[in-house]
Amino acid sequence: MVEDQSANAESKAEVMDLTEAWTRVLAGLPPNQRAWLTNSRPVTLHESTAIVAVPDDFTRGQLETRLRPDLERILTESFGRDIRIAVTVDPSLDPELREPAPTQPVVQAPAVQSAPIQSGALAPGQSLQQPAVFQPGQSMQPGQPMQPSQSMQPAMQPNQQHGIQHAPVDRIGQPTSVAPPPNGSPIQSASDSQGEARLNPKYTFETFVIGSSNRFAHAAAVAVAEAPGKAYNPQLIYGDSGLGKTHLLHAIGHYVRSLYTGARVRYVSSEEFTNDFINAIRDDKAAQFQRRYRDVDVLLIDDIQFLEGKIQTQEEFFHTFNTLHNANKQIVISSDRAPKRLEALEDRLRNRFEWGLITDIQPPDLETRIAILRKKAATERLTAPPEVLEFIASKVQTNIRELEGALIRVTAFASLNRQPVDLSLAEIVLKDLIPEGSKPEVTASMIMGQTASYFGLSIDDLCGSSRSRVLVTARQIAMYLCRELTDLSLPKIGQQFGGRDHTTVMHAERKIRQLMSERRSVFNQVTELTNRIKHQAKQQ
Ligand SMILES: Nc1ncnc2c1ncn2[C@@H]1O[C@H](COP(=O)(O)OP(=O)(O)OP(=O)(O)O)[C@@H](O)[C@H]1O
Repeated sequence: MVEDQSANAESKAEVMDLTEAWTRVLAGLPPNQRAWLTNSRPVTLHESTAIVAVPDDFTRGQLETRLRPDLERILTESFGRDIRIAVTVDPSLDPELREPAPTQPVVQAPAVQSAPIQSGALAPGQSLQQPAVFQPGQSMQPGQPMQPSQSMQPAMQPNQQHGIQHAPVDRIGQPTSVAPPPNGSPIQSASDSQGEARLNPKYTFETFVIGSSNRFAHAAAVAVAEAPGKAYNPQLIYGDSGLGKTHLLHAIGHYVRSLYTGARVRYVSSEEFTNDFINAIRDDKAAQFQRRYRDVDVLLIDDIQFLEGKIQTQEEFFHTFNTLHNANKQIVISSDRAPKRLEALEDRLRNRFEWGLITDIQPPDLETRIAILRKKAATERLTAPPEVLEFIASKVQTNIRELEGALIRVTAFASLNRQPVDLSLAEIVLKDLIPEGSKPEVTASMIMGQTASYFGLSIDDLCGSSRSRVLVTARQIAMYLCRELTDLSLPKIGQQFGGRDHTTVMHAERKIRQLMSERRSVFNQVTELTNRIKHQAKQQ
């Protein structure tokens, strides 16, 4: 007991020492390096390892790649012995995350700026190697465009050197790249609490695996994030479903926000943009709507193909585009097709998309798929031997969302059966998931019909508002399957289920993934339903 107390006292003293030493570290760094550590916190000193928490993956990357030698040198001097650093991510250190989350993500009021930020407030003359600060009164210098070489050779390309990147592991052996969102809360709550940007904390450049299929799109995205409004404007990324377009859009948003403090970034799917526009007209709030989308430094607009055929929304988007472009604000667009093939989009819009840089993403090759699975396994703390990852990667070839889904199913099955994850187990699980032969098309109505009849419910029940436990689970399973087996976007799936918000679908997807590894009944229900739905699809 006495020993415990003294050990305790000793460790408290070490933490105090570490805190003091950290203050010295900060004081000893040049201001541009110190800026990276403003929101960092020393956690504890364990033997010769100082654990330091930082708010996000990006800062962790900076600390590990650029600052580590200086930090370890100063800490070693302070303690008079060799000190190494291990970095952990604690999103609550992000000051933005401490802001109250808006309650209505889709039709929300525009952010109230505490101090008015002048248009084009990118701090002039700031080096891209250090975080810039958006300051009131500063203005962008349209007359000083970024040199192409500057933008294409950014100072920091988070995972450029490695080609294919593997999940970073800290010095005490823990994967550190993605911090899980707060317990039980949907991903959206984390995104929402990042203010207007609404970015998924998991979709960063650090978690994006680069391969030949996406290298160009990735490099352009990094360049755009480093010089918003200057490098390529707009940037358009296109490719089939589940290949990482949304991931790249969010990654641009995160990176801009980490480089330019106070940058106003807004991510929106074009379905939400449309809904928002319709609501604004209905509620006579056009001015608010316009402010929301025009008073930003970076607008990330996903799945632009959804605007096809929507004349009024296209018109509104056209003006939004022009306003932003004229003010040298960055626009990044994703689409499931090349702009030329967006036939039901007005010519003037298509034409504008061609002003900037168009990059495509192709299905990843085998090595990239394996690397993606490896990273996914590390970030989600799933254990699977290399031969299993290779097997899954060889079976699921075209959609990364399905690839991840297959890994989750295999590991969930193993954990439920208290069996190790091995090849024979993976073969059993994937045999049902991926039947041989051509891929039959699964629709949302098939999924909803099969789910309803499996649980003895009606489609109206699935779309209704009852929150009885069985109904909630059935509804969430149906949403999960829509996500996994169809190409429908989150808002589209929400619409199918009685006009629910896309965040509800995100939550359902996460919830079912989790329940599948915890409850055998849920795993069996999902597996059985998948079989029935695929069987039905084959008959059509
Ligand atoms: N290169 C990559 N590295 C790591 N994860 C990836 C990569 N590409 C895609 N993913 C993951 O695959 C999943 C699907 O990606 P994403 O949602 O970005 O696809 P998408 O192209 O936007 O699809 P959709 O058009 O259906 O919306 C996400 O979980 C994403 O993190």
